[in-house]
Amino acid sequence: MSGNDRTYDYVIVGGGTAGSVIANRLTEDPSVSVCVIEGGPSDRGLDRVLNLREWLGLLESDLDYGYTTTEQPRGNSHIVHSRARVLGGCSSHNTLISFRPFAEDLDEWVAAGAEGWDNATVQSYADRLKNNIVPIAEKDRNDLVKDWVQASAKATGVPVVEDFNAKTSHGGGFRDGVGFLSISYDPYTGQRSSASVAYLHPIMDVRENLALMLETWAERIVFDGDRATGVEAVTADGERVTVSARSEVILSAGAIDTPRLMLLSGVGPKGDLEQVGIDVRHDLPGVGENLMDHPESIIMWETTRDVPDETVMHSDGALFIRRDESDPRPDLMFHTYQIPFDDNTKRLGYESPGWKRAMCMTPNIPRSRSRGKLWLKSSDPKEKPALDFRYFTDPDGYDEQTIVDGLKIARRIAETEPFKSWIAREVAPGPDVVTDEQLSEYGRRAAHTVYHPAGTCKMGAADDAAAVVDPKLRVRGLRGLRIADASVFPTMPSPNPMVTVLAVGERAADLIRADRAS
Ligand SMILES: Cc1cc2nc3c(=O)[nH]c(=O)nc-3n(C[C@H](O)[C@H](O)[C@H](O)COP(=O)(O)OP(=O)(O)OC[C@H]3O[C@@H](n4cnc5c(N)ncnc54)[C@H](O)[C@@H]3O)c2cc1C
Repeated sequence: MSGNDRTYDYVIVGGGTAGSVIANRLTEDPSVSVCVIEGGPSDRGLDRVLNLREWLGLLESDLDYGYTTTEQPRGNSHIVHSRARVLGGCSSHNTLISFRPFAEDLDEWVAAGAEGWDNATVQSYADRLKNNIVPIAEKDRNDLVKDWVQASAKATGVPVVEDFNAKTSHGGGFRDGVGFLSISYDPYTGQRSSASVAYLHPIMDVRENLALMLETWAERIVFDGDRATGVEAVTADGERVTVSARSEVILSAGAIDTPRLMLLSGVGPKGDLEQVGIDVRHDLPGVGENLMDHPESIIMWETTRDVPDETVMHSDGALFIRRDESDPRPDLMFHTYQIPFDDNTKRLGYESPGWKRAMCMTPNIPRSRSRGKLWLKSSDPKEKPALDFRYFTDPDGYDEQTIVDGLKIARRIAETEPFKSWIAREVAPGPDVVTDEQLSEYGRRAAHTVYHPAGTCKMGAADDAAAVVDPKLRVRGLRGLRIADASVFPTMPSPNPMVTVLAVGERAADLIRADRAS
């Protein structure tokens, strides 16, 4: 593109995890032009972003939108949902833990009407990812986590797993297990292999058919009747521009900002839009519904000796437990934190051990049953939306029980050598918290997010009134508008979702190319 011509074949909103993949794949064809509108700056040369070990410093920084939640009567109302404001999106400030989804996670998608998103197909897209996904290198493994792995296996009877993804990539999966994580990184440099590093950096100055509008915020989708024709955006200089799409507008702004943009553009539940004075362009009841997450809680210990320095990003181990034998998948997952991960415990009045004197386990709910909702508080595009996760509100108390079980299992592991002799004392919840009621109360008040909001523009079948996109990711009832990011998940993949988001990006590019060809 040259001069002030702002017309492209495709306009992608969000140069994040999925958006980076789509931009790369579509511009492989030199006859196709693509513009990516990205709210944040480039990550190239930004060491605090590229050095994975510095990720904690990015949370609630100038590179974080920092969304808060509404009051959570049964959970923690103080959680800040970090969302990255930088090229690569959340893959540029997350921990890059990389798990393929389980086969049964994708069976659920197909059962929910996501035809074509079966396990074999999605795994074949995960096979193509350009990210460097590897089990944590030996040089980055420390003795504390090694001892925790051994003790976890001994205390819970699960096998030690060297490469979790090798088990899910070619059938079989795993029911339970403990081991070091697989991470998208370069073990030699410790740098991220984020979506932007893997998909955009190699082509940014090379492909003339790719335009990046950085620090530019999309405020509304532009329509001609029922067809999306472009995006109205505000540039870094404050200039209001319209970027036009000859073929399609693709929303990859993430599970919070994609539904936000849809609602601001008059696409969503009619009643909600009218309440904030937005003209209804298309009544689509599912926009903002089905808000899902992986909630977690925390147990923290003070260590008897210094935590060794070797690490990828201070959270190197994972444990999967299966309580329900009727489902082949694990139903309880734990991360470790070899640092005082203490935002929520401090707020509850717990003192923290020093930086090198803490070890934590964070039990999380792989398939949480509580469902929330996102809505607009006003028609002002600058006002952040309301996020009500409705944590721990599932009627059967499944979510709450999962956290209670997790805290108890963690205590069993802490009583088992060779981990036991690393522990000086339990800091939180502490020895006075013992009954299920006490553990539930503590667990919910100290709860956090694994930072995995998803599902707010879910994919589904034509007869599902709550589906926002069809299995080809096209927004129902409109033309020229697709969504590809974590918002299209019909249900939550059990493990950390980034690999699934990247695979959504890969498949979206194929679907778009196939439509173009026909
Ligand atoms: C702190 C943290 C740690 C995490 N750790 C892991 C992990 O270790 N493993 C894992 O699997 N998952 C992890 N996740 C979750 C995972 O990173 C996300 O699920 C995934 O990256 C989401 O991808 P996305 O494409 O949906 O959105 P994003 O990657 O968030 O991309 C959205 C992009 O759109 C841009 N944008 C938004 N709105 C607009 C607008 N209106 N105009 C212009 N640009 C806009 C944003 O700036 C952003 O770049 C973590 C998340 C966080 C926040």
